Amino acid sequence: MATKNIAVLAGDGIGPEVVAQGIKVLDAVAEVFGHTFNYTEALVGAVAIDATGNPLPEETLEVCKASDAVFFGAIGHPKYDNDPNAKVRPEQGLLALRKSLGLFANIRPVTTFEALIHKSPLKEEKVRGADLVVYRELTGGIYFGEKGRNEKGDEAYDNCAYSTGEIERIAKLAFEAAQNRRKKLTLVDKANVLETSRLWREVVRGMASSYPDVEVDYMFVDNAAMQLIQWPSQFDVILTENMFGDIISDEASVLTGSMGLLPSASIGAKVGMYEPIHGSYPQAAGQDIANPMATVLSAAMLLDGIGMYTEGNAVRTAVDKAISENYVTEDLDKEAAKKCSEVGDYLAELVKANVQESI
Ligand SMILES: NC(=O)C1=CN([C@@H]2O[C@H](COP(=O)(O)OP(=O)(O)OC[C@H]3O[C@@H](n4cnc5c(N)ncnc54)[C@H](O)[C@@H]3O)[C@@H](O)[C@H]2O)C=CC1
Ligand SMILES: CC(C)CC(=O)C(=O)O
Ligand SMILES: [Mg+2]
Repeated sequence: MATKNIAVLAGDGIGPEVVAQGIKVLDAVAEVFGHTFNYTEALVGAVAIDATGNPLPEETLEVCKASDAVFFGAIGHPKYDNDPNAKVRPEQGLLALRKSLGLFANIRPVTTFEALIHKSPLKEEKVRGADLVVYRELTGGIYFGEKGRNEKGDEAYDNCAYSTGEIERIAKLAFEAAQNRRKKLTLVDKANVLETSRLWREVVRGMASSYPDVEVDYMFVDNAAMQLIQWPSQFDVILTENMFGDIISDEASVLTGSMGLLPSASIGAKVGMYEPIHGSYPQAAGQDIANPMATVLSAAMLLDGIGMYTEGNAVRTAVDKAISENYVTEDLDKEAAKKCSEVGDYLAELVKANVQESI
C-alpha cells in the first residue's frame, strides 16, 4: 500500500476526455491494491493560454515537480494551427514542460493485438509478430534549436543541434532496453546528409562494444519509414532523434490499428511524464468518441514508472481483454462503437474483476 501524488495535465481537445478514463482506471487500481493516489490538476496548452496567457504557467511546473508522476493528455487547438503568426502556441507549453522536467527519453512501445490484426490496413502476415519500441530523443534537435525569419520575413530557419552527451544518455537507455528484449537496436538517422546524424552514428558505434550482446544496425530514416510498413517485425528497439521519432511512431501506430492505442513514457530526471502519442484530435473533442486506450496504457506505464509493475500489468490485461471482446471505440469498429467513457468504465471494471479473481 502506497500513497502517490500525481499531477494531471489534461490539456486541450480530447485531452480531458481520455485523461478522465485514465483516472477511472487508476482509481480502480488504487481500490483493489489499497493505494492512495492524490491528483492535482494543472493547466497546460491552449486552455492555459486562455486562462493565463502562458501555455506552461509557473504554477503548473511547480505542481509537476512536486509530484511522483505527471499524467498528460494532449495539447493543441485549431485556432493556433491555422495562425502561422501566433506568437504564443500550446505546443510551446509541452516542449517547455519536457525540457524543464529533463525528460530526454520518450519511450513509445508499439504492440500489436491479435484481435485487431485483421483490422490493420496492412496485410495480416506483415503485421503479425510486430513488436517494437521507439526510443525517441525528446529535449534536443530541431524542435529546440534556434528558429526565426530574416528581416523581410521571406526566409525562415530551424537549427538542429545535438551534443555527444545528449546522444549518449538516451542511447544508453536504448541499449539497455535491447538487452532486455530481442537484443537488436536500429539507429534511425539521415547520416548520408546531416552532420548531426553523423554524430549520432559515431556515438552509437562507439558505445556498441560495451553491449556485445546487442546487434546494432543503422538505417536512413526514409528507408526506415518504408521498412516499418514493409517488414515491421525486423525491428526491436529503434533509437532516433526527436523529429524522426515523432514522425515514425505515428506511422508505426498504423500497425496496431489506431493512433488511439499508442502510449508513451517520457523520462529522464526525477519525475516521469506519461502521455499518449496522439494529439488533441480537435475534430472529436467533446463527442465522447476518442479512443482512451493510449491514455489508459500510458497510465499503465506510469504505474511501472512508480514501481507498481503488478498494477501496470493489471491495466494492460484489462485493455487486452476489452480488445479481445471488441469493446472498443469507433476508430477500431464503426459498428460495435462504444463511447470513450463506456470504454473507460469497462476497463475500470475489468481491472477490479481481474484482480479480485486472481486473489
Ligand atoms: N502530444 C501532444 O499533445 C500532441 C499535440 N498535437 C496537436 O494536436 C492537434 C491536432 O493534431 P493532428 O495532427 O490532427 O494529430 P492528432 O494526433 O490529434 O490526430 C491525428 C488523427 O489521429 C487519429 N486519432 C488521434 N487520437 C485519437 C484517439 N484517441 N482515438 C482515435 N483516433 C485518434 C484521428 O484520426 C486524428 O484525425 C494540433 O494542434 C497538434 O499540434 C499533435 C501531436 C501530439
Ligand atoms: C508538440 C509536438 C512535438 C508534439 C508531438 O507531436 C509529439 O510529441 O508526438
Ligand atoms: Mg507527434
